[in-house]
Formats: sequence, C-alpha cells, structure tokens
Amino acid sequence: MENVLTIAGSDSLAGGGIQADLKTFEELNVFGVSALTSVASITPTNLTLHQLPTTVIVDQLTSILTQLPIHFAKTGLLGDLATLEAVCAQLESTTTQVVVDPVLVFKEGQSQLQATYITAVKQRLLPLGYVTTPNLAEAAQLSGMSITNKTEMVEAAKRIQATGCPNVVIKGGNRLAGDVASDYLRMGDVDYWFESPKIARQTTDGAGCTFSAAITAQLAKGQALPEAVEVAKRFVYMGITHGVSISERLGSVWQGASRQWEEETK
Ligand SMILES: Nc1ncnc2c1ncn2[C@@H]1O[C@H](COP(=O)(O)OP(=O)(O)O)[C@@H](O)[C@H]1O
Ligand SMILES: Cc1ncc(COP(=O)(O)OP(=O)(O)O)c(N)n1
Repeated sequence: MENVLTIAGSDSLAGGGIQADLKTFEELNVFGVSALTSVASITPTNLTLHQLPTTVIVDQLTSILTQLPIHFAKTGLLGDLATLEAVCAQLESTTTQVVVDPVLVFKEGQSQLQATYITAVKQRLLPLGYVTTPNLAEAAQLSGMSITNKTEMVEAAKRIQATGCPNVVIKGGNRLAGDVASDYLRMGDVDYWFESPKIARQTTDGAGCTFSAAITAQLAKGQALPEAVEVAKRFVYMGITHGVSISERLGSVWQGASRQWEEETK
C-alpha cells in the first residue's frame, strides 16, 4: 500500500483540513500520514488559526520524510509565511510529487492571510507542485484576474501555470453561476472539463480538501491525472449528495458515501 502525506491544518469540526484528508485516504485505500501545521478554531462569527511552532512542523516532516517512502503528498492550510517557507524547504529536498491545495478562501470563514503569503504561494509553493487545485476565489487571487465564466477559467489557469506548476485544476463548484458544477483541468496545454449537476444541499464543507486528497490518493495508486480528477469529482459528488448535517447550521461532505453506496448496490 502507498503511503500518502498530508501537510495541513486541523478543523475540529472536520469540515475540511487534516480530518477530511485522512478520511479520504482511508476510503481510497492508501495509508495516510500527516504533518499538522495549525489548529483552526471555527465559530459562526470567527475563524482563528492557532499556528504550531515551525520547529514542531519541521520535526514532524523530518520524522516522516527520513523514514518513509512518500511518493505523493498534498499541502492544505499552511497558515503563515514561516510555515510555508519551512514546508517548502523540506519538500525541495525530496522527489515527492506534491498536490497543492492553496487554501486561501474557505466556506467557514476568511483567514487573515497577508499579501506576502499569497506572493510566497506563487513564488515558492506552486513551483514545487505537480498540480494545484484552487477554488474559483483562490484562482482569482493567484491569477490576479476576476473569473466569472469558463473562458476566464482557462485564462486564469494559464496564468497560474506560469508560476511553475504544470497542471492546474480550477474548481468552479458552487461559485460559478449556473446549474452545473464545472471543474477545469489544464494539463500542459490540454483542456479537460469535469461537470456534474449542482447539488442543492448545504453539506459541502470539506469538499475542496476531499477533492484534492482524492486526487492525491489516485495519483499515488498510479492513475493518470485526468482519471484521478474524474474519480475525485465523483467521490466528492457522492460525498455532498450523502453529506452529513452535523448541526442545524453545519453540513459536511461524507467521505464514506461511495463505499456505502457500493455496498448497498452489491
Ligand atoms: N453544490 C455543489 N454541487 C456539486 N458539486 C459541488 C458543489 N459544490 C462544490 N462542488 C464540487 O466540490 C469540489 C470542491 O469544490 P469547491 O467547493 O469549490 O472547493 P473549496 O471547498 O476549495 O471551496 C469540486 O469538484 C466542485 O465542483
Ligand atoms: C484546517 C482547515 N483547512 C482547510 C479547510 C477548508 O476546507 P476545504 O475543503 O478546502 O474548503 P471548504 O469546502 O470547507 O470551503 C478547513 N475547513 N479547515
């Protein structure tokens, strides 16, 4: 079995973060290991990041990268510039292929990431990526343009490729107007579109983390990127459709949905 690493923050409500990543890895039959960067504390009005000391993050990565073969890793919420730089320094000394989920904007709230952080994502983190998976709002920040339609998604992906990441998936998701959840993969200079009906449910927390974790798992198992994105899209679609309303206000993707559905239809 392949080991797969997630370098990400904790979301105690499991609406994303390391919790969603590890559940996804488990469901897709890879062995998930993790380096925790930050603990996000989410209330109806606030999103606070409690950042771990850089030395603790580096210690976790050293322990993992010096002892285990890790062919694929994903990065999620890194949280601040010092963490981003430390993580990049560690990854630069490996041959690990990296799926970069830039995590600048998420549904539960806006973190206070500075312009210097976004610049570092473009200059240090994206060049290390095999593929990056911004949502529409993140793609707008990384490309420096507004994105309201598919033509602009293509142009934004080209601009993001210019940072040095060869493959870009822009998730149109719920943010792109219309009835269809359209995600766009630009792989080199080839275009792929992945589409599903938009699901009118609130159980979308964690959709982005689950999507990038699923891509990472499928790549680790040897699948090519377009097929990995297709599997991830279906996995998230099932996860939202059978998502869990964990409270009156909060709804999360259910990573066990594909397995449950397969078991029920056997
Ligand atoms: N309402 C929805 N219906 C169907 N698919 C959705 C919906 N919302 C998001 N998705 C899908 O979930 C995945 C994650 O997208 P998104 O929620 O935009 O990312 P993020 O969580 O990073 O904001 C994408 O494949 C997107 O198309
Ligand atoms: C610690 C932590 N990191 C990332 C997220 C965001 O999760 P994501 O799946 O990318 O986005 P949403 O679908 O929840 O918008 C998180 N909640 N916590």
